[in-house]
Amino acid sequence: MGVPRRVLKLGGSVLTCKSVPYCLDVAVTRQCLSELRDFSQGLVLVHGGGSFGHYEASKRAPTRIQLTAVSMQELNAYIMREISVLGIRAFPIPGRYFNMEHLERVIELGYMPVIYGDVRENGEIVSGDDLTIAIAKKYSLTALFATDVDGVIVNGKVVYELDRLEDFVGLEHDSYDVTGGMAEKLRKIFTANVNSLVFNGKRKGNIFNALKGERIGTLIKVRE
Ligand SMILES: Nc1ncnc2c1ncn2[C@@H]1O[C@H](COP(=O)(O)OP(=O)(O)OP(=O)(O)O)[C@@H](O)[C@H]1O
Ligand SMILES: C=C(C)CCOP(=O)(O)O
Repeated sequence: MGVPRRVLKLGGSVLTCKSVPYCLDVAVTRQCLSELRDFSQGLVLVHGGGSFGHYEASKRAPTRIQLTAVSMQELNAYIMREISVLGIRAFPIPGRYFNMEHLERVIELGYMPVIYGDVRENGEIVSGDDLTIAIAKKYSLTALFATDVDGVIVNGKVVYELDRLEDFVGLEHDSYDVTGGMAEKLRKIFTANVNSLVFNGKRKGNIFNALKGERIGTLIKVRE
């Protein structure tokens, strides 16, 4: 069975304009995907919901669950098409169907798995953050989180390293978010005890450098 060598979550804050419903940033998405091309073997790509899934999930409509699922399929379809244009062999895995055995089988067959945040039929949201952290934990990897900020900001500055959740203070934001944004991401990272890197995926070269192993943004250091 195939074993993941890297796991990267492309956040919805990178791929979409998070405060505008169904707004994909096509140029940034292409740039990000082109930077991961050289690493696609053994890479597990996860993407978040941004103004697709989070927008639908935050509404009170009776059709909320189905539209949340479909909005994520739509975002994933854009991403899969762009990946295909780059000639990368990849296969989509909706978050609600994710399991480690399937992941390994997809890698074994020579594909880059593209997993995405999702919703179950009972309305439970499946966060891409949880999946990323679970994969990093199982395969002892550093979880790479590409977001729209240069790292974790404490007292107005991006910190080089964060080793205590207590140092984090959430900033105000006006985007749709049903999975708790940065605060929840960090809480989950510390709970799972998984070293993680939070960096700006919108800056050219950052995804390439993070995948190469360079230390950029903020390292969430939970263990040696
Ligand atoms: N102290 C902080 N430091 C850095 N970012 C913060 C802080 N507090 C809040 N944030 C917010 O966290 C956001 C990034 O986290 P978020 O989880 O929303 O991103 P994402 O993973 O890209 O989103 P998605 O869930 O759509 O995939 C930033 O846009 C920023 O506004
Ligand atoms: C909102 C939905 C459906 C997906 C949430 O995934 P995330 O953006 O990774 O937290």
